[in-house]
Amino acid sequence: MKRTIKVKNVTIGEGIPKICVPMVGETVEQLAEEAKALKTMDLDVIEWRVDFFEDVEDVPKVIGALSEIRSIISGIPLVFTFRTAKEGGEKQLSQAAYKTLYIEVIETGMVDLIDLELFTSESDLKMLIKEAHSRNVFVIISNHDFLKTPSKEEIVSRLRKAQELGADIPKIAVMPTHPRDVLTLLDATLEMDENYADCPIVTMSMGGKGMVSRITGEVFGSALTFGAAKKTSAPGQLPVSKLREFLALMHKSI
Ligand SMILES: O=C1C[C@@](O)(C(=O)O)C[C@@H](O)[C@@H]1O
Repeated sequence: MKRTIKVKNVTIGEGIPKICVPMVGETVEQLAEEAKALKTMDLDVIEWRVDFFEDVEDVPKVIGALSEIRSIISGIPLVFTFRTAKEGGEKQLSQAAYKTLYIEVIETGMVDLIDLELFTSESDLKMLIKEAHSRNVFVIISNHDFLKTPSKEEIVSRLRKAQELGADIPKIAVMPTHPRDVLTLLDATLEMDENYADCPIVTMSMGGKGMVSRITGEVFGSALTFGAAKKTSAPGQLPVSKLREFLALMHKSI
């Protein structure tokens, strides 16, 4: 029996895949505006992509912005993500700063999930997972390839590695260069979901060719999908309302 992840009143890993929308504001003002807009949308989870924030290197300012966001979105589950430049994010932090940022944010109790990258120092990853779990914060362990799609075996192996390390949700996003790459990602998703996963997993093939993978999670086993409000945080994301329609259609048809 696979675990589901219950975050506030959202259960990830059962039924229709949940919709997560990233916030990509650069200033507190922009973030507050975004948060207000997101609050009116039909979404399940919000992700703060803090690497877009201009003061990300100033932890007290990050925490100030976080309180502002939290006060606006109130009970909506929030994922905190610093996406490094090497995995398609906006900025790079030193390993020490990355670690401090996450520790301080976990301690605020204002985030429900954190996203950590699989390819960071394994000892830091283990320490941060422990820290998060001790504060009842769920952990997504993710990996991104913005250039290509690795083999099915490699995708499954990265998802399994994330699970072994203690992820509550292993996640991978890859870029197709050929339509067959989208099939590879979907095949790897099904293989992981059927044979290895003991928790929800999240996968996506990015860009236009990969868009189909963002709406077929219920068929192949991906529990969460990223949609866009105004600005996308990765190529291929659909507007939230369209995503909701596609997911509902898919649910009805299976
Ligand atoms: O990891 C992911 C998935 C994503 O890259 C996507 O392709 O939708 C979008 C990111 O904001 C998020 O952190």
